[in-house]
Amino acid sequence: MSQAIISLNSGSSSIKFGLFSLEGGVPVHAAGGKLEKIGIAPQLTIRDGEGSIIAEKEWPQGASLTHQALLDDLYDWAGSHLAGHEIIAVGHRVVHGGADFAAPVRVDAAILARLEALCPLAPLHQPHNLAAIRAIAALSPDLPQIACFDTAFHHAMEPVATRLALPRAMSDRGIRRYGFHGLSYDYIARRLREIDPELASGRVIAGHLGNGASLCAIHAGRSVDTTMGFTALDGLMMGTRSGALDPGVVIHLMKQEGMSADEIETLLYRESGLLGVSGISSDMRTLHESDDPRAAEAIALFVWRAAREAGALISAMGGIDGIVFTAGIGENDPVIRAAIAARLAWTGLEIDEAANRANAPLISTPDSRVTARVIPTDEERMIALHTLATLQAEATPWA
Ligand SMILES: Nc1ncnc2c1ncn2[C@@H]1O[C@H](COP(=O)(O)OP(=O)(O)O)[C@@H](O)[C@H]1O
Ligand SMILES: CC(=O)OP(=O)(O)O
Ligand SMILES: [Mg+2]
Repeated sequence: MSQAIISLNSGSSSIKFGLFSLEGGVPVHAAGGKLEKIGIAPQLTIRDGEGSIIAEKEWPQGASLTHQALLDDLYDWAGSHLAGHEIIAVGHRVVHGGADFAAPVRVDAAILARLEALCPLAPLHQPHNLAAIRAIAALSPDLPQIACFDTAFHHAMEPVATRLALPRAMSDRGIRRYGFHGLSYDYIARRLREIDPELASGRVIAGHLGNGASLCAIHAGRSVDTTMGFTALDGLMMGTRSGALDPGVVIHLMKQEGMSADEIETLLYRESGLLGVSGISSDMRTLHESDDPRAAEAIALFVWRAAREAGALISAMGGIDGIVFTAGIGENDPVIRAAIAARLAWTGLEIDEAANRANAPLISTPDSRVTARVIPTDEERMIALHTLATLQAEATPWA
């Protein structure tokens, strides 16, 4: 019987999970999988530690499955596959940690209530994150559950990057910029130290381009600035989210078009972005396959916005040494990477077309002034590492 940790990562369009067995105190990936395309045509794939598929399931297009119904399926699978592992903790990605949580924390009823209060700031994520914690607590009340925050990595940002130009009293109430995708950026920064230490100590634009999308300026492993802010609605255009928007639009919709706060929330979080502009799909793969000009327009806007925001972040860091692409689009889409890179050619970035087409780890040419890499993110591993460290710190509080 080996000890193991489970990581759960509920994203906006996916639930990813990992089973990590502890070997010599190190989490080793033993199995994992993902439920993806939630809200479109859900697909479940589970792989063993070697990457071979051990379970698959598909739901029909338009199946109105919720994160919860899909979690139930996951529990069924887990119940029959976890024999041989003693689960010592479950680690969760919790998207919003607000001003208070700058590090992972073991969840109890009081902490759960504080995290609950942040649900309105991450409506596509936080309720799912906390529902999973509650469901597991009901099944195994004594099993430690550790919340790992997407916001924590960005607590390194200087105060100037966290401020909104609103009256002071508002920032005292927590209305400020936080930043998200921090588990992913933390992983990228660590992985970069292993594969390219020189670049890791330099100025890097990391692009987490998935259904949720953001960029982060990382200098010597620390977050300098990032495109998401108070909520995961800010910054880039996303699958269904608008990204940054003139706040005057919101006032107009309320006053001139009589929209309610709930209607505006639905519009900006669920009906905008690639889906809204194309009128076809939130999924980049579907847009590439379409010959409808609206699909091309949505893709062009996605690229335009990403390159423009990258320019702002390069300025925040005073230059750029490298760019790293990650997440669903960043890892798998050569067309989008090439288009963004072409708009950043002024930095001296030059893409190797063949390497890019092959989703190779290094996609810049040898002469490129800026190094470009593709690094598959691993939020589940990051969650396992944080979970283990939190358990160990609890066991030796004087350390
Ligand atoms: N081969 C691919 N080519 C282009 N886009 C892809 C590809 N695979 C996945 N994607 C995009 O990645 C998105 C999912 O990204 P992911 O990071 O898994 O999502 P989440 O934000 O839910 O964690 C999909 O919506 C799709 O647009
Ligand atoms: C914060 C966020 O947008 O996450 P995801 O990419 O999982 O939607
Ligand atoms: Mg994501």
